[in-house]
Amino acid sequence: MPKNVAAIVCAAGPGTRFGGKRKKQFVDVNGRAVFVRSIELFANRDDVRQVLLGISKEDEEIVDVKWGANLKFFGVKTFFGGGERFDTIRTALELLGDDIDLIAVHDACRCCATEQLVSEVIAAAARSGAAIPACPVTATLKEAKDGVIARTVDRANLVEAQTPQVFEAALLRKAYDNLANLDPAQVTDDAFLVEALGHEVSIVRTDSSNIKITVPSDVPIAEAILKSRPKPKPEGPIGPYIEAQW
Ligand SMILES: Nc1ccn([C@@H]2O[C@H](COP(=O)(O)OP(=O)(O)OP(=O)(O)O)[C@@H](O)[C@H]2O)c(=O)n1
Ligand SMILES: C[C@](O)(CO)[C@H](O)COP(=O)(O)O
Repeated sequence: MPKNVAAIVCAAGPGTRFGGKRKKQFVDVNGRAVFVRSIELFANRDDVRQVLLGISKEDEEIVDVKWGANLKFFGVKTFFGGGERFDTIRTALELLGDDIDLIAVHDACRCCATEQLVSEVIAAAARSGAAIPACPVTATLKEAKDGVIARTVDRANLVEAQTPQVFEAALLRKAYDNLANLDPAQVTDDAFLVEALGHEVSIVRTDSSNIKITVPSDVPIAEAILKSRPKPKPEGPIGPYIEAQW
């Protein structure tokens, strides 16, 4: 039986590493804002019942003025995130309906994720309760100490965690209930909280094209990735409308 999915799109971060006048989630990438591209991954899906967009209070006006009408049209509910990414998600959990089976947490700044990847992670989480996309590490990794190489790390089993990360709703809630018992510095993704419960997290193997825009030089890379993909053919009135109106 198909599951009811909710998506939490996290766009409340300060973007410190990106810097600049406009926060990275609101920057234009090939004609549409980064966070808009992330929302579209979920707002058009039949299995997604709720889309929540976490923003910072200081961005309320820009979001409302530039995108408010379309967010309303697509039924996206905005809320104010917190100081840390996990605070944003914890707040979102309070806003989800009781009919939600699976929760997909996505970085607004991973605007190159594909619909296929979203489907695969949802399907994996429906089977195992918890699934994330991850790509094998390709770099040679060194551990540094006092300015010199301490050792070369064996990368054979290392993967880079990405989003969307999808979890059974009850499991993610339980994982967040345990947050106070963990070192906040270690909580850089939601899978970590689920791992801390001892629950297995499935991996959907992907590649590095699901880039997280973190620094300014990531923008042209994201643009090139998006340009390299075949443009989807509009299947109905909703397709061209989204392209034209956002
Ligand atoms: N309190 C926070 C922190 C982060 N995020 C979101 O989580 C995603 C991944 O976080 P990251 O890339 O680390 O974004 P920032 O925290 O904004 O970046 P930085 O660490 O450079 O300040 C981003 O889409 C960001 O907006 C969020 O919703 N709430
Ligand atoms: C979940 C995540 O995308 C893992 O790659 C996370 O948002 C990473 O954030 P970071 O602050 O850049 O580690």
